[in-house]
Amino acid sequence: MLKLWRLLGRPGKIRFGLALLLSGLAGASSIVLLGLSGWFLTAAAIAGSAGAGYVFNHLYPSAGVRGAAFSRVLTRYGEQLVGHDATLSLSAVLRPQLFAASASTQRGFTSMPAKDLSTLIDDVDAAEAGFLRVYSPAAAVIAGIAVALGFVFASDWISGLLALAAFLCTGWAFPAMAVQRSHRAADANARQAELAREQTSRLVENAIELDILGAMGRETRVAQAALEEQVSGRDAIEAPYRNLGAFTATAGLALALLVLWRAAEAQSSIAMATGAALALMAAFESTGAMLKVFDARARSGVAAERLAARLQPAEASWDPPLESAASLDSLFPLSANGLMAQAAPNAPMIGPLSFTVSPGTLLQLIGPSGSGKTTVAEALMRLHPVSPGMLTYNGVPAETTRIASVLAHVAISPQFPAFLPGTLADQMRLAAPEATEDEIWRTLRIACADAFVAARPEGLDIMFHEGDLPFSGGELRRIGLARALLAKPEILILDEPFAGLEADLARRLAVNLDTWASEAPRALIALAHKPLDVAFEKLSSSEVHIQS
Ligand SMILES: Nc1ncnc2c1ncn2[C@@H]1O[C@H](COP(=O)(O)OP(=O)(O)OP(=O)(O)O)[C@@H](O)[C@H]1O
Repeated sequence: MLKLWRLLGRPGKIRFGLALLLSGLAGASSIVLLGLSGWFLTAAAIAGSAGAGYVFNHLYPSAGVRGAAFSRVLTRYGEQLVGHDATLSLSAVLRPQLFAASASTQRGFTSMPAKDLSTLIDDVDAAEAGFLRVYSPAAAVIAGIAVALGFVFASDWISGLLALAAFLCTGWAFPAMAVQRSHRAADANARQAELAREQTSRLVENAIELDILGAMGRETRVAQAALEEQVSGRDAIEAPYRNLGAFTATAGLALALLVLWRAAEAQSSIAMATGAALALMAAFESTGAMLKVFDARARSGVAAERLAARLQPAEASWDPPLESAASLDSLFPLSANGLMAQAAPNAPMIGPLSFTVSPGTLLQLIGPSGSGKTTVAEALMRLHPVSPGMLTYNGVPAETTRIASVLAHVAISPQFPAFLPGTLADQMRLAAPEATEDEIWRTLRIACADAFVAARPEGLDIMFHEGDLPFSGGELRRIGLARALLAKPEILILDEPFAGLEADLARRLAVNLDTWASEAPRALIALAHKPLDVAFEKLSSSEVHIQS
């Protein structure tokens, strides 16, 4: 957790420190309030029954009780405010950094597997809640125990030593042991939870196809069984904790009675003993929270470690340091000299390929499915490591340039573009945040996407919701193309640009792209399984065939 808190810098760490202090004060104030009230009421009653009530000074103790009550309320609210604020600051810093680290270390366009993504989401939740579930309650319990011990030692030191030993057992050793005992069950449960989550999310993602295949009922039962197994597994994790609560309450009561009995035996201050007894019972009750603390600590600790590891290489291993990276004004001419690349360490090596991409050209990367077209395109964008000398941009070796500086000059129109929740204008402005509506309509026209967008009454304000996209697959591809054009790249990569389009539409799109690419220093790279059968008259076209 501390590694993550470091991300916040000094002001954030101070806020967490203040929240911890306030938590401790809130815990201490609760116990002071009970102990002092117990002492005050008993002392006042004794003084009254002895006929000395009029000489008993009520002022200071009653002010102390009121002060403790105020302090308890104020520190509790203060801790909530400061603690939640610090936790939110951690979220605000952690999430973009994790996003950036994942994005920059990912090879190619592969998205994170659903399993990894849900583990990441759970880790973020567990680590962010670490303060509120672990450190804050632990500080309150420890401060409360310290105050209760103060009362008991003030009454009787033997009871104090016994109470200290009992606190060590009920507040630390027993909960820690119980959590450790359930560790194996928790590990097994985490694996079951992962499996159940993966099965459920795949079920939801593929619900329609599974329904059509008639497999929905069967797969739902499998997912349900996995979820039920996981829930019953949680019972096994919690079993070692169950009797601890009763044991802790009994220990608190027994020690409170011991303190009172010893005070009566020794004929010492019964008022102080009453205060100590009340403080003890309250502090023992509060140690019940330590089970949750140890449990959450184990989970948020592991989650924080995993997140810290994810943040470690914030950059792809093949990205040179910012200070020594070569600057890149233009990608032209892009030269592949025996270029070889692979989609993943265990993927087949593609290449060697040699070609040049200059302004005013169309390069067709042609090959059957799985031959490596996407891998080569990704390598040209620096999304895969390539050996020195295999790729240069304007004479600058690729390995000396930053990935981001290459991506600033290139865009891709993928087969399945990604959309975030928001309007169509929002989707388009992902590529160019400052784009005006006129500019957006212009690129929609080039991509032959203007007519079907204009046919909708909402126009550019039409909403894209997750899992509920308002256009057909082919229309969404052309929106993706329009968005790529809006980025005004030097090189536009088109993944199977004319697949599934009727001949007339394909011809119009080709004319538009031909014009767009030739009106500035631009080039197109098309990935296709066979040579394009539409004409590009202004661009000079070449083909590179990739063997499978
Ligand atoms: N993440 C991965 N792990 C292992 N192998 C991979 C991975 N991604 C791709 N491959 C393999 O790398 C090779 C090239 O894949 P690539 O996606 O570049 O082919 P492609 O020509 O673009 O295919 P398609 O036309 O079907 O999209 C294939 O053999 C593929 O199975």
